[in-house]
Amino acid sequence: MKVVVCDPIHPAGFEILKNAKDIELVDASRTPKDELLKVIEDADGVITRSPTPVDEKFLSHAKKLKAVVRAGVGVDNVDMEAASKKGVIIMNVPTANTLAAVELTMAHLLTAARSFTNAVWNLKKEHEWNREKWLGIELAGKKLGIIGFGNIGSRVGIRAKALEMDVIAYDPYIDPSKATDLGCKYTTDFEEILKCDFITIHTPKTKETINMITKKEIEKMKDGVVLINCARGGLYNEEDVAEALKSGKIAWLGIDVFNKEPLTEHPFFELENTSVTPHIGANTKESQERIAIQAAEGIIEALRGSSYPNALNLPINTANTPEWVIKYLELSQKMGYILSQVINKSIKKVKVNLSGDISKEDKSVLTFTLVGLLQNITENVNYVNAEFLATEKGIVTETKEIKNDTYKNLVNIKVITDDGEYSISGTMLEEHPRIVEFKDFDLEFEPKGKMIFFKNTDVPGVIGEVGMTLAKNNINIADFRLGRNKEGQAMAVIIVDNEVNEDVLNELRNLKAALSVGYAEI
Ligand SMILES: NC(=O)c1ccc[n+]([C@@H]2O[C@H](COP(=O)([O-])OP(=O)(O)OC[C@H]3O[C@@H](n4cnc5c(N)ncnc54)[C@H](O)[C@@H]3O)[C@@H](O)[C@H]2O)c1
Ligand SMILES: O=C(O)[C@H](O)COP(=O)(O)O
Repeated sequence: MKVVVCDPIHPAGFEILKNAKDIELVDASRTPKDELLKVIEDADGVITRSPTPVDEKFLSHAKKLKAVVRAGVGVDNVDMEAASKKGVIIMNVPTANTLAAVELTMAHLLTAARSFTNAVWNLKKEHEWNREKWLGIELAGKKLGIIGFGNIGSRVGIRAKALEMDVIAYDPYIDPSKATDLGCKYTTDFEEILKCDFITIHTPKTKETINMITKKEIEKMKDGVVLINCARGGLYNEEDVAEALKSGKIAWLGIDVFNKEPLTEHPFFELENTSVTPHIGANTKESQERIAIQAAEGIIEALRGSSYPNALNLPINTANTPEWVIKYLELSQKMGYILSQVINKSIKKVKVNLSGDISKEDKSVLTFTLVGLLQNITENVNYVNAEFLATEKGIVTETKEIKNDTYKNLVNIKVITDDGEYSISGTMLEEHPRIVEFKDFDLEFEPKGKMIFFKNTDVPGVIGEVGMTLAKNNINIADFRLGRNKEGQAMAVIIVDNEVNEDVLNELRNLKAALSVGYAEI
């Protein structure tokens, strides 16, 4: 399996990849990006950092690609939807560079308070002894507003508390105790953040967070506010911030990340009241070594199919999913697969009805059902792209919670085609998967082996005729399950030991009482 390393990573990562016997390593970390597209054409896996966009163009060139490890946190340069459509698994390395980014943020905060970079420059390069000019402010006692209180934001909070700052956390997606347990204030009122002396942002770059600070927000801030951004370019509107830096409304900006990178010219670089660094938040020896090791191990595991650490576009994280849920997911896939073989018209709609605790896993059940249903129809369907492929085929999907008094958990799948509706229900009985309903007939069988579904008018002698037909064709019956309905019809599920070809099925279809005959194999 070929792994292309698209950006520089620590040698420890290369070492792991070199030592993996089943991996062919290609070091394209210094290859120009337009040439990289050729190199990745037959890559099974790639390791990337922020300079390599994993976009439509990248994905369309990488025809064999199965997995991407983004050696860092931010995946704003990864087209997640396009990757999922192609069935490419995207993983990141989320916490290995947290401390590095936290410490760079603290460096920008302290720099802002003491105009540190300017004082150093003034003495070393301009040879001026300016003690009065470099009059700073203390962090102690000042309010620090932290937008985004995740791995990095919360650790910035801990360090700012140690510097005796008053910390206010704004993050609508966390439990407030995450902040209050650390002695920080938690707020859902963004205006409170705007009133702080110092503001730092640690959110991902999303539709919601782009331009979170613009002219409008800056106007509400204190005169002489300090802004820090070591997260992503564009979270603060660059033009509006530059204007406010010029007017002095913003006293200082400490920034590591920019709208367009790399860059060597920018209005922020012309201003005295900024500290600017070239996206070095993750750049410590310790962090880069950790990231490279985890990225290398992650891509190897993914390509071997053993696990997908920190996968971002898988519907379930199997490592954290309880065993009983996994069994239901596998059962759902089998039920989908059975239906796909019985149905021979195009599918219009898939309804997944769930009852019991399994209804909390509706999204995963739907995904596994679709994988089963589409396996026969589409090549390369997997858990990542199943929903996209279904949508592409115009299949409408729906999940619903239903009541049932018989089973603790029940999965019912209804598939609507031009031909009508096909229904199948399953449950786990004493930890064994069982189909308990098929095409509205109550019956019970294990979804396994070669299965003939024989629907007939419920008249005497049919079982005998079916048995004779199979015997004549040297087909041995291993199990026979029967269900009947109130309309005078019966459904037999006949599990057989031998191959069943289309001629045998046609013979069964020609029996007088036969209404329909289907066949599935698992
Ligand atoms: N400068 C660098 O080199 C560098 C290094 C590492 C990480 N980063 C960036 O730092 C950022 C944070 O990384 P992290 O590891 O702490 O991620 P994280 O996922 O642990 O934390 C992000 C937090 O932001 C919160 N959030 C999301 N949307 C929000 C919104 N609209 N308002 C407020 N909060 C919101 C989330 O709830 C989460 O708690 C990311 O953008 C990452 O790419 C930059
Ligand atoms: O999101 C991240 O992890 C940081 O921005 C670092 O990214 P990089 O290592 O790709 O520069």
